[in-house]
Amino acid sequence: MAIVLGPNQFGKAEVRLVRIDRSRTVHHITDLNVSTALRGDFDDAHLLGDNSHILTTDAQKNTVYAFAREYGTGQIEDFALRLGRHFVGSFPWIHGARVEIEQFAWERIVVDGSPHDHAFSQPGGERRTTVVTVDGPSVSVVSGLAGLVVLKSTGSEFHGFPRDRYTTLAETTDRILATEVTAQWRYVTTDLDFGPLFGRVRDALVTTFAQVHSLALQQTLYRMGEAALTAVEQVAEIRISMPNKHHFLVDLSPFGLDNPDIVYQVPDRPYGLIEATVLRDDAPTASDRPQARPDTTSAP
Ligand SMILES: O=c1[nH]c(=O)c2[nH]c(=O)[nH]c2[nH]1
Repeated sequence: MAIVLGPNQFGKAEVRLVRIDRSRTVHHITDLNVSTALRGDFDDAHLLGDNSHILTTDAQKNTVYAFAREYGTGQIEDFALRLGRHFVGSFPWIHGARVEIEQFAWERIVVDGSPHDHAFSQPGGERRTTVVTVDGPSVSVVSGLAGLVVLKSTGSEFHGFPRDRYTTLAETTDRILATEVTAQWRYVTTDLDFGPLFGRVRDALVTTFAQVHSLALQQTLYRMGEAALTAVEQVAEIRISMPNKHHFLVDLSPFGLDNPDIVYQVPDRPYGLIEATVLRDDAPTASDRPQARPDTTSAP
């Protein structure tokens, strides 16, 4: 009996790519997850550690980003065909390519009845939540939402931060701002028509995200909370958690391509996590307030 190498393939899985078409005031977003895999004569890499036939997975990833800049993405089928044919034509020992693409849907945020030029939300995934606590005579209703993914393709700056030895982040006056909103708000009473109130808070959060020219996610968060409290007087406080879903401009200069804010790499981690409570300064601090987590570090 001999041990032999069976079918094999290799590629880059889940290349997260966002392409923004800024050629008009109304921006268009394409959000893709691209996976490539090559088949061919790679026996020596597996059997001998000879990499002379390996088109690196890193190069495959770079090709995805470069093609998105050079040719656009268009329909995902066309983008996949272009990539697949390119890989198979690149070296004689590469015989096959499998290109898998998932496209994430985005909808325009509607502000005052009109679709916004550059603010989007992602359908699906969003949940409406509530936590009701009955503690003897005291009852509290904390309502909220989770999984509300929103993105602005412009109208966001971030600069003016101090620089220490470890600060490398470049200042920017135009960046993509994207987050997944989790919000929980506490009502002052229980005798309410919760459906319409939920709609008003949600609308305040989403339209404020779209409309505020952001100087930091912290500022956007505060303005969203402020808008929610302004929209619904029965809300005493709102706690908001917003991960900063970073979009990094891909450096395409090694391939002789510029990238004027078009093609972005979207790593899903790590992410900044911005959290704050926004409240009325006269909000009751009664026992029906959401309980803080017990501090396990302090002595009993
Ligand atoms: O809006 C932001 N707030 C931060 O605190 C921060 N930190 C960072 O690296 N980028 C950003 N963006």
